[in-house]
Amino acid sequence: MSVLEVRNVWKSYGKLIANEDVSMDVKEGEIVALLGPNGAGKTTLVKQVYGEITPDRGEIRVLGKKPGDRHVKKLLGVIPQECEPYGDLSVWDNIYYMGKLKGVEKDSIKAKGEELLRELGLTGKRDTLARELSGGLKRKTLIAMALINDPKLLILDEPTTGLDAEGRREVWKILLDMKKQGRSMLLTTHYLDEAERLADRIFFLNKRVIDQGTPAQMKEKFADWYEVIDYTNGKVYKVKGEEELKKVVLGLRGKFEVRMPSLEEVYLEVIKSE
Ligand SMILES: Nc1ncnc2c1ncn2[C@@H]1O[C@H](COP(=O)(O)OP(=O)(O)OP(=O)(O)O)[C@@H](O)[C@H]1O
Repeated sequence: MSVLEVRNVWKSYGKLIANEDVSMDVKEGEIVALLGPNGAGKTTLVKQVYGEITPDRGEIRVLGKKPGDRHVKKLLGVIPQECEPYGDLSVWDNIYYMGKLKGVEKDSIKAKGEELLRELGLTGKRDTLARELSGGLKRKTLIAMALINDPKLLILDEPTTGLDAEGRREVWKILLDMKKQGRSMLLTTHYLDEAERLADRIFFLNKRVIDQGTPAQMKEKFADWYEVIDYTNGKVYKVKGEEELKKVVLGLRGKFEVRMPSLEEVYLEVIKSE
């Protein structure tokens, strides 16, 4: 079952077309990543999904309803781009008031809020003002705020931008744990390793959908070569096709490594072919 369906969506700002006939979907329990260069229309698309702006043409259904629907808003968790928790409120108050805004019962906010503090390692920061938090802890607070209503679909616009390597890994772990609990997610990212690590499916977007599939399918489709590294002499061979690969490998005498192209290399191929 799809929790999100985007059908033939067009969105322009004046004469500038940001989304051109975009169709995509997110299935239950799936993480879908939108990948594309700057200005590709990723944020424009997710804003339409959470109802901040409306499509010029086409249709979006979130959990079977229109994005602006009050019922739907209660079932969504959103972390917009460049968003921060409210600096003059404590971590707990940020979470609490977001729960109130989403119409969650007081007792549920307390129970769920405590659970999220524990899960996200924020218990010790409960009463700290958000403006005093590090970037990573601010992001975790936003995640807790987005999860306070136990959303069916979580929308994350560049969830780890600005975080250090450790912070990114912490956020990845949280998102993968949430996936294990059956949550669906739509995320945008510029980090190809992030998409590869998290996403079940990827949509390459550049105003329109260029292609879509699992990271493995995308690699197979756009990168039909292997890299063989011969550790005995440090040489690197770029080999096309399995038959050729077998020949090269059989000819090697010492330690070697066979590497598939990374998603980054695939991405560059896709963008180049545009
Ligand atoms: N409110 C707006 N008014 C006018 N143009 C806009 C507005 N918002 C976005 N745009 C333009 O629409 C295009 C798509 O922008 P959008 O932010 O959706 O892309 P993006 O893929 O999210 O980019 P980035 O990766 O840089 O965040 C860009 O050319 C941008 O300048």
